[in-house]
Amino acid sequence: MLLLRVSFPLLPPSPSLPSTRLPSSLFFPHFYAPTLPCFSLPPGPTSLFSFPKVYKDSPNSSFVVGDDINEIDSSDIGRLLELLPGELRQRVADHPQRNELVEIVMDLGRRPVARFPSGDVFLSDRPISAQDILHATSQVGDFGEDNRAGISRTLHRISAIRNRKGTIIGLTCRVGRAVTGSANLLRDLVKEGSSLLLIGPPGVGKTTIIREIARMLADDHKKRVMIVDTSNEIGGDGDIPHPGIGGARRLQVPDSDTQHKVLIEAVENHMPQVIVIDEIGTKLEAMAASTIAQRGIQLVATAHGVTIENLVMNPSLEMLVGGIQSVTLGDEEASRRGVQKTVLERQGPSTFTCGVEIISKTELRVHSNLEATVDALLSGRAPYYEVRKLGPDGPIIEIPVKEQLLNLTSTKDVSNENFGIGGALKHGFPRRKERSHDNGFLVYAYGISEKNVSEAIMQLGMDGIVKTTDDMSEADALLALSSKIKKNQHIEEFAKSQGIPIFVTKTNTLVQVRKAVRALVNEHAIIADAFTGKEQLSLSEKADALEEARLAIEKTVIPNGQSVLLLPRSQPIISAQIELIESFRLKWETVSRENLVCLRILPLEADDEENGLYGKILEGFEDLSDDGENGTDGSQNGVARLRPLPD
Ligand SMILES: Nc1ncnc2c1ncn2[C@@H]1O[C@H](COP(=O)(O)OP(=O)(O)OP(=O)(O)O)[C@@H](O)[C@H]1O
Repeated sequence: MLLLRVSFPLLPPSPSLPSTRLPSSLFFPHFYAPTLPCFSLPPGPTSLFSFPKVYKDSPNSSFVVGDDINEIDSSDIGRLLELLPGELRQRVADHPQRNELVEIVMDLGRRPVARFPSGDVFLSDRPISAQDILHATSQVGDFGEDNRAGISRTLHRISAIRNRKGTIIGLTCRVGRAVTGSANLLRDLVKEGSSLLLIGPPGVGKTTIIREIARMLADDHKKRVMIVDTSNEIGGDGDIPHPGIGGARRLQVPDSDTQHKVLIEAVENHMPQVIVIDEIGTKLEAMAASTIAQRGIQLVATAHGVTIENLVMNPSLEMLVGGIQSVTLGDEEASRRGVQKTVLERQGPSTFTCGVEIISKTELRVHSNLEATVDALLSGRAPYYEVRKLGPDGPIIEIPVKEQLLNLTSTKDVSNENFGIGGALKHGFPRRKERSHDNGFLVYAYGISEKNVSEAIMQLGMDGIVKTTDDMSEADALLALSSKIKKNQHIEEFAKSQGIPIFVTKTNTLVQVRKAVRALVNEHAIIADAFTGKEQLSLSEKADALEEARLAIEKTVIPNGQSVLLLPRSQPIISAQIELIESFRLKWETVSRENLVCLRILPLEADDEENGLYGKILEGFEDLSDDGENGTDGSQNGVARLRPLPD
């Protein structure tokens, strides 16, 4: 991994929130950011981030920010604990991790549970009674259609479980906190006005970050911010919003089905510069968000999901990343590969500029060019992203270089009429991780005689390299009888979810199976030194790289006389690109930074003495000659970076 530390000008400190007194009966030392470690600011005036404010215990059990005794935590945990029977309240108060409490769960007839980041704890052996639930629900606002309620002027969220008659029989009481500093890892993107889409699993801290972004934009950057607050989670319950949103204004949403209408209303009635919205989940909401983006308004939103790939695969939300369409490649490319190839492409501009995958409260993956990430995923390359972390010595940015260079196994739709398949390969997404091929390239046969598959592999001289497996989850490809797989949707779905390509044949004869195995081998792996067990190289990666170079030459270098910087590639692929460039009698140079190497095609005619073939490039790889600070970013040289696939 390349570890890159970046510095930014230090931004002004966030103004503190207004003071609110805690009930004096609760002697909690309150922290705004209890789970974030306390770091000292990096030295010098150009440090990248400021850090979460950490609230400390004062000697007199009041709660202070730094040295200011008047600033008190606004998580107001006491208001939440008032929902509990007295003895449970005391249990939480006595718990050593009380400041990190995430949720309290009360289910009728069961022991109450407190959830901490470190795990769950039973608060009592006495099961929760109907009376306990009544006591709790009588103190919260009305439950909406989404079964959520709040406590007025706090950020806590109470979610109900009902029986079939509608009576509440269980409660999940989540502590809401305004955590100043929780969005510091995104401060630069917020400041430059990027539209941000945050995704992450439930409870990872999305709402907390988005709330803080709303506050930063309104207070620090003086923007007109409107929050569309579907279940009052960002601004808290009640008509006066929680001070955690700073000067941002918020629109409440009568019921979640009308969220998309309120989004449009926010734009039309309140002249916002920024719109903040938690949980875009439906197609209508995605459409409303995209309309807003087209009007040039900065959007900050969250969506459920773990990776950007999840969004790309979600038919309701794919619109947020530009929409996905399938395109059949031209005859030339198809005949060169001996396949008819359909690829998936982004349909239009993405609603958001940046995508942020929230890994934990202290770690984010930032895709600062969301469109490029989507294009990479669709064309089978690992996307470029930064990992931003709050490390023990301060915030760090890591760029996982190695992963960027790995090309994933097949990622595209392919069909091969030659061996009579009824349309092979239906899926279109790469695996997140490169599989080790130490045990060979593993094929799972479905509905096809394994004996025929083994025989075909042997006849093709691929034994030892391609093997069959009984375990579909470890397979690199699926070889299936078309009639069988059509009847088993689950197999296809599983393969899709795992990024395992499916090749189908119409019949089970050895001839057809052999053709299918050959197509699979051609598409996927395994050339060059496969027999000697050396580096295996994906043919499709090579084809993409050559296509990228050819397009660069034909569309930019020759007609416009401009140089073009190609994407970073591995050594054998760069060698193949060089051969192609030289066949056009053009000059090239290698550009490298750390371990990334790419080629720049120059608009100069090569003479045979210069840029002499392989020896030179191998040398270039040895010493990784750096071409200066700008490295692979050729923008200062007017170098255009091409998208890898043709329009
Ligand atoms: N930086 C932080 N420091 C301390 N606690 C935090 C931080 N971020 C979030 N939390 C706490 O973690 C819990 C979950 O946070 P939050 O509600 O923001 O998550 P979420 O991802 O929006 O969840 P969901 O998807 O279920 O709505 C809350 O109790 C919140 O107070």
